[in-house]
Amino acid sequence: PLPPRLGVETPHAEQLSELFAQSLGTWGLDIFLVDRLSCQHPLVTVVYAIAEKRDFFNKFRIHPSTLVNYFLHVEQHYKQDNPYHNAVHAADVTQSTHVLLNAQALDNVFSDLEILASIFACAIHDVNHPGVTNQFLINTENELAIMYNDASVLENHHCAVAFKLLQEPNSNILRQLEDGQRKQLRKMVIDMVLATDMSKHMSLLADLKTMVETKKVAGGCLLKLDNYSEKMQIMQNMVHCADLSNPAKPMPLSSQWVTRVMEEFFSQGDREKALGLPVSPMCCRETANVEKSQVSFIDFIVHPLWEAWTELVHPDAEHILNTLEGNRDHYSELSAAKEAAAAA
Ligand SMILES: COc1ccc(-c2ccn(C[C@@H](O)CN3CCOCC3)n2)cc1OC1CCCC1
Ligand SMILES: [Zn+2]
Repeated sequence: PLPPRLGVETPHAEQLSELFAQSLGTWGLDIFLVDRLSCQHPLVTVVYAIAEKRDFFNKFRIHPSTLVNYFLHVEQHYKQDNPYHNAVHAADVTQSTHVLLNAQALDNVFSDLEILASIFACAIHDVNHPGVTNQFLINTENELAIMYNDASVLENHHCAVAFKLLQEPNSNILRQLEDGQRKQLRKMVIDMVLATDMSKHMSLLADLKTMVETKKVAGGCLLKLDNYSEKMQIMQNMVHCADLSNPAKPMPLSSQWVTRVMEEFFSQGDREKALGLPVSPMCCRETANVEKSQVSFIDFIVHPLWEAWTELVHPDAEHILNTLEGNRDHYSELSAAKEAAAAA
């Protein structure tokens, strides 16, 4: 039997279908509205809609009920009481990547399997996130840090949980793939999720910049991507961009993400204080300067990354970079106004 047309039953099915028809492929889809209309199934409904749009069911002979069953499990393994690292964030990163994949500059660059791997990687990239950073897990000698020897602890955990859930009954969406395809997809997903570790950011960005330079020299086309490592570099940066896309979204969305991430950072700071540990940067609710931190985050991390991505897929991401620059100025003005008020 087929599942409901959105993957899950909801009293707002009509409205949610309409929203997806209008905006599933749009930068700035209100993922918080999707969360409400789907009755807190943002990940299942977004993945299901993308799977339909990209014809995954036929291309990979996935039964719709198997896809729903698996991603319901994945969604349930995102901690709902995390203010930030929850299923809404996973749905947001997945839908953002769906949009980035539609860039004209990326036409005919990725195979169907690479596209499935990218969407899958986004959907699972933070599954079972505990709401604290790698450093916190390492500092508290958490069992996850012991398990993964302090190396990309969270990222390894997300991958392991996602692939373990695939083995549950009626959940193996990769069952009908040829063995070689399944092995290839598993490798690609692991490579992408491990690349979302912020400790890899600088090297990932350096490689992207090099690729953009050589692409410029080679007359501006991406089609000469023949080897796995260049393809994977683009896919890793694409997912990393989507993971760091909050400041590049329309302000009504961006500001909600700021509130959520600060809430998660502050509760980590509370726990560090209670444990007598040094409070991590930006995690002290008494002293953090939220707007200033966003300006620094954008200037040192997010803008350099999106500037490189925008060059790579020129001119398809110009509007995203413009939104990011507008938001940066907004936070900078807020920060200056706050300082002026404090000085008065
Ligand atoms: C809306 O604001 C933010 C939005 C996102 C982030 C942010 C930081 C790291 N990441 C990415 C990780 O979550 C990578 N994860 C880890 C766990 O494993 C998977 C991959 N994201 C930080 C944000 O603001 C911070 C607070 C003030 C300035 C900085
Ligand atoms: Zn994330």
